[in-house]
Amino acid sequence: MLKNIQIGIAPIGWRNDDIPEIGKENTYKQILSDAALAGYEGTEVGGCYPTDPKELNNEVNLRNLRIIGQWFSGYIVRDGIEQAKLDFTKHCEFLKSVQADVAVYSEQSYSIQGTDQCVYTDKPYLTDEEWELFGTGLNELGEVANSFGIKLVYHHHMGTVVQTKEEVDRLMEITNPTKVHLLYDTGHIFVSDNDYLSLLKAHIDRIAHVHFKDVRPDKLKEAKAEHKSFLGSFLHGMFTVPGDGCIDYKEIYNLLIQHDYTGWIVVEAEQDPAIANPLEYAQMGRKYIDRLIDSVKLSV
Ligand SMILES: O=C1C[C@@H](O)[C@H](O)[C@@H](O)C1=O
Ligand SMILES: [Co+2]
Repeated sequence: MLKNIQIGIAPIGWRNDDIPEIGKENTYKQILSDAALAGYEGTEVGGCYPTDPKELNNEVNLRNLRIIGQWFSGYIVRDGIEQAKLDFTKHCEFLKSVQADVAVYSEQSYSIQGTDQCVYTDKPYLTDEEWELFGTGLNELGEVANSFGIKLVYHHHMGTVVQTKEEVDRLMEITNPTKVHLLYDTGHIFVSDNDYLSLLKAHIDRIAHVHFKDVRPDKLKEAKAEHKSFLGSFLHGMFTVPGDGCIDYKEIYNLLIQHDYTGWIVVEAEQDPAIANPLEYAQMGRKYIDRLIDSVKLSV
């Protein structure tokens, strides 16, 4: 069943939308060329990519790549469902024009992922009433995505109202499986819960997109001890590409294969590109995944 999985890479190792000034020397064309050189089949859209579908499609096609999807910061709770629907529809229109598969949704109401607050102690929470509005709104946005032939995949994320397995459990409970799918990000759930398998096992049937983000445990420990923000934590080196940290991807990959997971696995590791050479880490991540695929092939 390996044919149903494609391997992509996120632009975040080169340019980070959360801190646009780092890596600004890396053009989107360089990112696309590096991704192709490192052997990836696709990439997610970064903030530095062109908004003109014609230009982006041309540059992607020149390198025989595909556009996988793009992050969307949603504000159902802050702005209400109607405004969120208008904004998300525009997002899906663009994704459709570049033949993307997924719209990566993150509820950013009250989020501290971009602030200087300690991401380990100051996360925000929704009230019961807000959860109800949020679930209803997300189902409606899922219908919008479906109307474009795209899947809404929810990204649980440090410093947001959906961060922990418990919060993902609640979100999956109140949303329609045909409209709202789950993005499984190994790094975020490990940093949040110190556990990356429980979420995978509990919601594997809802997972339609995967981010392989590994964690350096020593750097995580230091970031927690120093009460760092999310941005401060990844600039401290908390995240890295799969195979370079402490997460066991063999067990994760086997579970995905056993459940006939169909979709993308995206290598994603926000780091300071001045410290972690993006191409070098992209190649490291790809080589690790190739070894992982070969080891699973041998064992089946
Ligand atoms: O998928 C992601 C997109 C980024 O914008 C986000 O900050 C990062 O942590 C992530 O996992
Ligand atoms: Co991610």
